Amino acid sequence: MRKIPVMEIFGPTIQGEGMVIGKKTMFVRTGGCDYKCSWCDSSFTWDGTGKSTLMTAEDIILKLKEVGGEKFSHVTISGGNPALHKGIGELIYQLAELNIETAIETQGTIWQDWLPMITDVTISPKPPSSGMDTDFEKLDVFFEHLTKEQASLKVVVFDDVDFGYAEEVHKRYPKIPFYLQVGNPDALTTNDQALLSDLLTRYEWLIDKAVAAESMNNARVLPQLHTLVWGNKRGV
Ligand SMILES: C[S@@+](CC[C@H](N)C(=O)[O-])C[C@H]1O[C@@H](n2cnc3c(N)ncnc32)[C@H](O)[C@@H]1O
Ligand SMILES: Nc1nc2[nH]cc(C(=O)O)c2c(=O)[nH]1
Ligand code: SF4
Ligand SMILES: [Mg+2]
Repeated sequence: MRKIPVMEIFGPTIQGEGMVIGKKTMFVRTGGCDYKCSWCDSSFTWDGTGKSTLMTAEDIILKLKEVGGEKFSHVTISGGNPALHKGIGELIYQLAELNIETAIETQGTIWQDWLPMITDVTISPKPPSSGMDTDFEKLDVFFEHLTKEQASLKVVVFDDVDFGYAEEVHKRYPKIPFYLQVGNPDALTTNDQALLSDLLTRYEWLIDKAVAAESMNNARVLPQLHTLVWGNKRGV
């Protein structure tokens, strides 16, 4: 049985982002990432400041039940990049056997053959402000194998250059549901009021940009709901 490095298991809470925003879900956060985005709000998963535990699919399901009791029927796997870990296929399979739906958050750099088994697949290629480069040929593979019902694209936007990148991504995959997400410029601050006010200003800016752009006629514009409610608190 392949083990998965797990940083945290929490919930139930609500999905704060993207295609199933507001949905009640548990989270499993894996360790390790093949990217290092400048503004990553989960950098403890890859920068050495966090500690992971190696767990089997069975261990993870036991822990989910210990933490969430009977109060969930949906599990979101995030990271880091969960697609680094082959063992997640077994976890998805066992959750499906229990009638528990699954979702995943990944940046679209590593394909795994278990991804089509997941109900909600959020692919979040990174804009220039992250400091990362997109390999579009690798990203194409995701949309060759996933249906437009199960997949979505979510691009974080901090500035005009990021917005231009988001337009490019949306144009390349016009049939895939497309989400613009407000960037959080300070994932460490504990000043919730100042953060909230800044995020709402950024949300209004992003709405204005999308509303003014013909290229975004079919896009959805969202904040990170959990950040508006809880700031940078971990485990929510
Ligand atoms: C922490 S990542 C983990 C999953 C995967 N590595 C990815 O980036 O898609 C989860 C989501 O949070 C977003 N995210 C990370 N840091 C952010 C920030 N500072 N502001 C807004 N969204 C952020 C990512 O773009 C991604 O959509
Ligand atoms: N509530 C909540 N929603 C989220 N959506 C994506 C998250 C993530 O860190 O991947 C996240 C998270 O950490 N918490
Ligand atoms: S790809 Fe995701 S987890 Fe990895 S550094 Fe970027 S935002 Fe963080
Ligand atoms: Mg997060």
